[in-house]
Amino acid sequence: MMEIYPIMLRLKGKRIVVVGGGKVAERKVAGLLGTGARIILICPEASDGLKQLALDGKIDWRQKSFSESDLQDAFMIFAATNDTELNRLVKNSAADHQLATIADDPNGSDFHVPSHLKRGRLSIAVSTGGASPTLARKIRQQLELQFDDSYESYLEFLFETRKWILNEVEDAAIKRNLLKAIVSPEFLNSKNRDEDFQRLYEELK
Ligand SMILES: C[C@@]1(CC(=O)O)C2=NC(=C\c3[nH]c(c(CCC(=O)O)c3CC(=O)O)Cc3[nH]c(c(CC(=O)O)c3CCC(=O)O)/C=C3\N/C(=C\2)[C@@H](CCC(=O)O)[C@]3(C)CC(=O)O)/[C@H]1CCC(=O)O
Ligand SMILES: NC(=O)c1ccc[n+]([C@@H]2O[C@H](COP(=O)([O-])OP(=O)(O)OC[C@H]3O[C@@H](n4cnc5c(N)ncnc54)[C@H](O)[C@@H]3O)[C@@H](O)[C@H]2O)c1
Repeated sequence: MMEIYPIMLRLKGKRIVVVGGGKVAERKVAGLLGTGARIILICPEASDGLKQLALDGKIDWRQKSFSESDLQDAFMIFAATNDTELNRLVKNSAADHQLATIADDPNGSDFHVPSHLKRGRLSIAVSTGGASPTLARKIRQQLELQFDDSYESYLEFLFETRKWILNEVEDAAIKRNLLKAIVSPEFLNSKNRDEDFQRLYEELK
């Protein structure tokens, strides 16, 4: 089996075509909404949730059956109809440089959508390579307990503090020690991270 390559994509302004308007398409669209991508939905019938998104102007619904020209200028393509042959046709109509996924054919897809847990800047994606989406979901739920809501503010603290350390601390050893210290459980659990950091900095500098 060829390895799959994991990346995080910035999709702002990219054209994404979703073919099919059922439960699966709705879940994939839900995952794309916050990205700033331009989402184009191709299907004769859409779920209530997708219809509402179209009414709200969040997605562009073309109420029609799929045709090859729908894929023009698409960066990413989701073939998510309930017709296996049609899903395959969608994938085969895509150019080599367009990333296409088929809802009912993991092996024939350019990419899979992982199960995803987000805590502010922290993102954890779980993939089973199509072996068991249910296991991916279960592992995501277990990770949600370990990486609870406190990680959101913790990640902001790390982001700001790391920036400060990189700009302000010249000594390489102190820099390294500080970068290591701020990922300790003491800082995760601290009630006042900035104060604790200032204290640590005074001790180490
Ligand atoms: C992770 C998640 C992300 C998302 O969709 O957002 C996701 N599926 C989720 C749920 C889920 N999907 C299915 C069930 C019913 C139970 C079951 O069948 O197990 C459940 C459970 C549920 O609904 O809880 C059925 C199913 N899924 C695929 C097939 C086709 C096949 O296997 O051939 C069939 C059979 C259809 C049929 O014929 O009946 C295929 C894919 N599903 C993937 C992703 C990709 C591989 C991910 C991986 O393994 O790493 C891949 C390959 C392609 C893709 O879609 O990208 C999301 C959980 C999100 C979360 O809750 O965290
Ligand atoms: N990847 C996943 O996570 C996952 C999960 C469950 C099921 N599936 C598979 O995904 C597929 C879709 O499942 P669903 O539950 O969303 O189905 P669904 O029956 O709810 O929806 C099917 C959609 O396909 C549209 N469609 C049918 N013919 C079309 C055409 N010619 N052009 C454009 N759109 C067309 C219909 O209008 C409808 O909106 C199934 O094949 C199922 O096996 C995948």
